[in-house]
Amino acid sequence: HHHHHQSVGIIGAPFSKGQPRGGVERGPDLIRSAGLLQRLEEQGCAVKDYGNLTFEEVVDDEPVGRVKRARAVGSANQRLSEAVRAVKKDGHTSVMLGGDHSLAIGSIHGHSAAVGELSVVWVDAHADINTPLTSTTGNIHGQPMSYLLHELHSKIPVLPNFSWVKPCVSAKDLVYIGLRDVDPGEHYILKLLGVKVFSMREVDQLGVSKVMEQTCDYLSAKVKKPIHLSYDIDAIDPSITPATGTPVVGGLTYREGVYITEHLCQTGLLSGVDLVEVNPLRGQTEAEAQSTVSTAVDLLLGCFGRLREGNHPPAYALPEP
Ligand SMILES: N[C@H]1CN[C@H](C(=O)O)[C@@H]1CCC[B-](O)(O)O
Ligand SMILES: [Mn+2]
Ligand SMILES: [Mn+2]
Ligand SMILES: [Mn+2]
Repeated sequence: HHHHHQSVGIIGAPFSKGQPRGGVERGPDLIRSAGLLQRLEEQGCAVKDYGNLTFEEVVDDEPVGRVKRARAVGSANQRLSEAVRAVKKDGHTSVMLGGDHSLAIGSIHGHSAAVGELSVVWVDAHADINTPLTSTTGNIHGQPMSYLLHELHSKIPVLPNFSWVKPCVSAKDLVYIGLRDVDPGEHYILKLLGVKVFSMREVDQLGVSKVMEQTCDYLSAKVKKPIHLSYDIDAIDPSITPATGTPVVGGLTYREGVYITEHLCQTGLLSGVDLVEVNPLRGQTEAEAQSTVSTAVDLLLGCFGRLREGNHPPAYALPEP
């Protein structure tokens, strides 16, 4: 029996300008130093590390309307889009380590440039679907999905360094899991577009196993498309992952969070993954930062075949006396 090696391409995106809190740019290296690559290899994955992207310094990035740091965010995501497209062209499942969630713009855009139409599973306390005009904070990490959806294209104003962004996701191909802090404008958009949402209420009502069954049935109802999983660490309850910019009580347990990744892994359709919003400076203690980082690692391992029952390398053989 063969063990189908997952081939994983890792991109570090040490970027924080989609939101105002410093520290989230440390995510990539913290997740690496917690042993992600070694653990992936131990469970039989082929891993290629493409290193960390470097982002050009943008001066005079004055707000455009209410939108903050648009020039830096647009430039960073254009570079990320190219990098993800290249990783996909190399034949890997892409893993983008953030950095804040504005990076989903480049990650999903680049993924779609390589594979065409895709499904998006967005695991998050938040919908991140404010348009530049509905956002009350102006922080772009609360807006990424609005730039990517065909159905919202007419509601997006021209922004500097964003002209490269082409909408590439249809509302029917998007599913949310874990929502519990959604702005009124976002809620209106979700209802208007009929986006499939499993908020924390549905997680409680159905249980995570039914949520995942219904998510996968819904997404593959017509055509099975490659899946892009965009995982915001703040989807998990802050008792487990407190070191993040916008924590919200009443989140996913560690077990529910891992179950989501295990289920998506076994579909065989997982084609791109983001793991974002790990910010060590938002933890009260070193232990809180470590708990957040190690949960991020375990979520990624679940995406690539780790089973809680245990794993063994393909070539394992019992030692002979
Ligand atoms: N309180 C939320 C809801 N809306 C706000 C906003 O639009 O600024 C915050 C965004 C969180 C982004 B995150 O999900 O990437 O962390
Ligand atoms: Mn085979
Ligand atoms: Mn969030
Ligand atoms: Mn988010």
